[in-house]
This record gives sequence, structure tokens and C-alpha cells, in this order.
Amino acid sequence: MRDAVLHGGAPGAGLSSPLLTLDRLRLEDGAHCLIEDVTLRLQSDGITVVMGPNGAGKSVLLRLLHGLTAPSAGHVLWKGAPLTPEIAKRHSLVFQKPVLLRRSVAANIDFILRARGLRGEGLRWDALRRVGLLDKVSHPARRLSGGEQQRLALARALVTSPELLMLDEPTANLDPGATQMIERIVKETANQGTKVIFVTHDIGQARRLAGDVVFVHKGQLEEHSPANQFFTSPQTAAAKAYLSGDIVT
Ligand SMILES: Nc1ncnc2c1ncn2[C@@H]1O[C@H](COP(=O)(O)OP(=O)(O)OP(=O)(O)O)[C@@H](O)[C@H]1O
Repeated sequence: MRDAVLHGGAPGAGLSSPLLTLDRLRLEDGAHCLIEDVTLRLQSDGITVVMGPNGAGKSVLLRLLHGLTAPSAGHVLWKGAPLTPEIAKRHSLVFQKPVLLRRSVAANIDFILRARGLRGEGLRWDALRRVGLLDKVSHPARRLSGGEQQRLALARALVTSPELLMLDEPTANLDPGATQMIERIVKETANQGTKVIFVTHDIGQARRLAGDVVFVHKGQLEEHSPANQFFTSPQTAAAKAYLSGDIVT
């Protein structure tokens, strides 16, 4: 395992204390180690892209970061404090396949607002406007197209104004147009000050979005570098092979 603290070059690197710290984070499942002593510090600015082959542990890592899975050892720290359910409520996670209620678009947003004790139709309208779904407000959510469903999932994640937005391959099943819309919203969100962690397999997408790249392989952190460094001179054999399109073993 490498302690891949970001060195130089990336926006904000070394200038302030980390927003998010993973301290020797470990997850075991019986004899199998899914996440192996990962230590990582993420700064508050920009989009961190997480890459790695199938089964590398990217989704498991996001679940640990959101407190949905408890680590076997190690800690997740948010602004230096241990992650708690209260802190996790200020974070949002969007999954690859949106899980939507069998209700209207509006009702899907209102459900989250109620669950978080937030009030105001204005929040709902703002969120739907941001993702371009104002004209679908009364539609049954499950009858939206795949791209629209993912934008609704994004609206639901954004309506609480999260400090951290995590997305797990949100465009994996979408066409280029729908993908572009999601990328635009994610970039706008990051520009407005929300920290974004974005998991993707798509190297082109990673190049478009990433300020820094976390590369994981077999549950280990292989590399954490500023994006320009990662794409031009990856430090590890696995990352080099991955970027070249070779099979990573
Ligand atoms: N709840 C779980 N219990 C036990 N093992 C799990 C669990 N969830 C995932 N795993 C295992 O952890 C490993 C990493 O899975 P994960 O879904 O995090 O990979 P990934 O990098 O997101 O892959 P992909 O790119 O295919 O989505 C896999 O071997 C998977 O089978």
C-alpha cells in the first residue's frame, strides 16, 4: 500500500488541512480484503476522479466514505473530525442506477426535503431547474428516460446543498448527449464550491473532469496525482496499463 498524499501541482495541495482524510482505511470480508489500508487526503477544491479496473473497490470506497459501510479498521475524517451520521447527512451519493420512488418527479424531491427537515418549494424548483427537469415536474419518475432519471437523482442529491457530492459511474448507461448534461451539472456544482468525488471508467470523461485522480487496484491505493500528471506520466505499472487500454491484472 502506498500513502498517496497528493504532492504538488494540484489545486490547493498542501495549502490547507485536508477536507477529507482516509486514515489507514481497511475493509475485510472474511478472509478477503476489499480495501487495504488506504491513506488519502483530499483537498476541498475541484473534482477528484476515482478510477480503476472492475472490482478494484471503487464503489466500496464510496460506501465507506458515506458511512454506509463501517470499516474493519481505520478512519474517515471530515475536516479533521470522525465521520458521523450527522456529518454524512451533509453529503450526497448518486449511484450508477438511480433508485427512484414510484411517484412523481416533484414527490421524489419533496421526500428528501421532508427527510432532512427542509422546507420550501423554492428548493425543489431550484434543484429541478439546475438539472433541466422543470417541465417534467408532474411526470412519474419511473417513466423518465435513463438520462432524465439520472438527472433527477442528481437533483435529489443537490437539493440539500451537500458539502460533498459523490457519484458512482453516473453516466455509465447514458448516451453522449445525456452524459454531457450530467458533466455540465457536476462541473457547475464543483465551481459553486461543493467538493465532488466522481467514479468513472471513462478515460475521456476523467480527462474532462478531474482536478486530481485517485487510482485504485485490488483494494489498494496505487496512485493519487494531479490530473495532468496522472494522464501524462502515471507512476505505477497498473495505472500505465489501464490508461493504455491493456488488461490490468
Ligand atoms: N457488500 C459486499 N460484501 C462483500 N464483498 C463485496 C461487497 N460489495 C462489493 N464486494 C466485493 O468487493 C470488491 C470490489 O467491489 P466494487 O463494487 O467496489 O468494485 P468497483 O471497483 O466499483 O468495480 P466496478 O468498476 O465493476 O463497478 C469486489 O470483489 C466485490 O465482489
